[in-house]
Amino acid sequence: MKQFKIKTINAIAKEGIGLFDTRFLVDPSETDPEGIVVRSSKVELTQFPNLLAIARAGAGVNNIPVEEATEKGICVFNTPGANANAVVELVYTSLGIWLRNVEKSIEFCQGLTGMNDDEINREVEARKKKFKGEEMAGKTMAVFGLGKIGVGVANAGLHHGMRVFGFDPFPALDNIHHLSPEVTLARSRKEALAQADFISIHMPLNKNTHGYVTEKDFLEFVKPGAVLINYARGPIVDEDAVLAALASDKLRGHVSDFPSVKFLGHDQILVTPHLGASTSESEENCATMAVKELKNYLEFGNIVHSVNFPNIETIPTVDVHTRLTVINRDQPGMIAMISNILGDKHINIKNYTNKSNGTVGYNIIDCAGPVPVDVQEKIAEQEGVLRVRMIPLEIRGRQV
Ligand SMILES: NC(=O)c1ccc[n+]([C@@H]2O[C@H](COP(=O)([O-])OP(=O)(O)OC[C@H]3O[C@@H](n4cnc5c(N)ncnc54)[C@H](O)[C@@H]3O)[C@@H](O)[C@H]2O)c1
Ligand SMILES: O=C(O)CC[C@@H](O)C(=O)O
Repeated sequence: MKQFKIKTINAIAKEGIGLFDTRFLVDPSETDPEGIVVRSSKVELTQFPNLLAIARAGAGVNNIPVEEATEKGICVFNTPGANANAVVELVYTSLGIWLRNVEKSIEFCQGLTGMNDDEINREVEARKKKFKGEEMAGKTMAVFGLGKIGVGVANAGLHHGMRVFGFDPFPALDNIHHLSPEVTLARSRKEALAQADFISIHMPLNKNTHGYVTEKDFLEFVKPGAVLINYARGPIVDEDAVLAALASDKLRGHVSDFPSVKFLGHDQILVTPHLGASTSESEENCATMAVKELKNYLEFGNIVHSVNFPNIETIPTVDVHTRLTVINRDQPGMIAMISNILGDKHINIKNYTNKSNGTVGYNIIDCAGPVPVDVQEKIAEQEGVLRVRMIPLEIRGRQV
């Protein structure tokens, strides 16, 4: 029976790892894995020649070289929405801490140690005015990126009594269906920023969003005295531009999940240690979703929640002997080429499913009989083919 070698990187919740059965050998020190489950650590592909797939237990995939993975025919998955609620809750927790000076007031209370109760009470009543804060209700929030997290932050803003603007140039319909109609969809950054007291960033880090929050086209439009919140990724924010905006009172504060040399110790900046997804619930959700995606791919070649391959899922019927999957560049003639090679060898195709995402085409070909290795090799050497795989259906006890 074929066993798949799985490498785990970072602590992956046991609820997810427990879903791997005896067909999987799971080992954090595996050196030649076919599958990887990872959280935020950087993944290098050069050391793993037999790698078929990477499941990111989380949303952001900036720690994975996705383009290189595509070229190598490695499928990359993430777990959309699995940690969204954890981030939404922390955004409002941290904003509340910032607005109400909670952090400084806790420090003050700790400093009262050693006094008696009368003294403590006198100090508390005399000094609490130093920590006077302000409320969210009645203010305006602008949310940038209306994905799984941004939609949750926008809706929760309404529940906090705020007026909410949302901005996303490429929103997914499924996410927008969950957005309250009371959230105003802004048509430009300027429109979203003009009235916002609080600005929350929820887009992925990629080459288009690196340094997105900078003076030009962003901070120049901010309402003076706004608070900027970044629970997306550090490099989306240009640190020098934010420090200059704080110094000139354009921004009043910055709340960030990404500590840095420039941000630590700054009186107007509150930082948390990349804590957005760190709840038991979120870690369990992410790990179980990631492991299910990886198993479905390794065992059946099915793709659900890939960030670089088209999503496509079929269950082999009982009369299928061998499942062949072919990953190719999206170019004309690939289906005909594959069918002809199989037809020439008199291999009967029971079911052929193909899908493209505009860059990569993915073919699931269920065959009635065995597919000799030389046929697999012949398809693999055709121009435009990135990878060919024979799925060992026998691991389900259905084949010899
Ligand atoms: N702090 C944490 O621990 C933590 C946890 C989870 C996610 N994240 C980060 O948050 C990001 C968003 O997560 P998600 O689950 O909502 O992802 P998502 O894919 O559901 O949503 C991202 C949204 O950003 C939008 N977007 C892309 N470019 C944009 C731009 N230039 N301007 C405005 N919108 C833009 C996309 O259209 C999409 O709707 C992740 O990529 C990850 O980097 C951080
Ligand atoms: O795994 C984590 O701790 C963080 C994950 C988070 O940044 C994400 O992008 O989902």
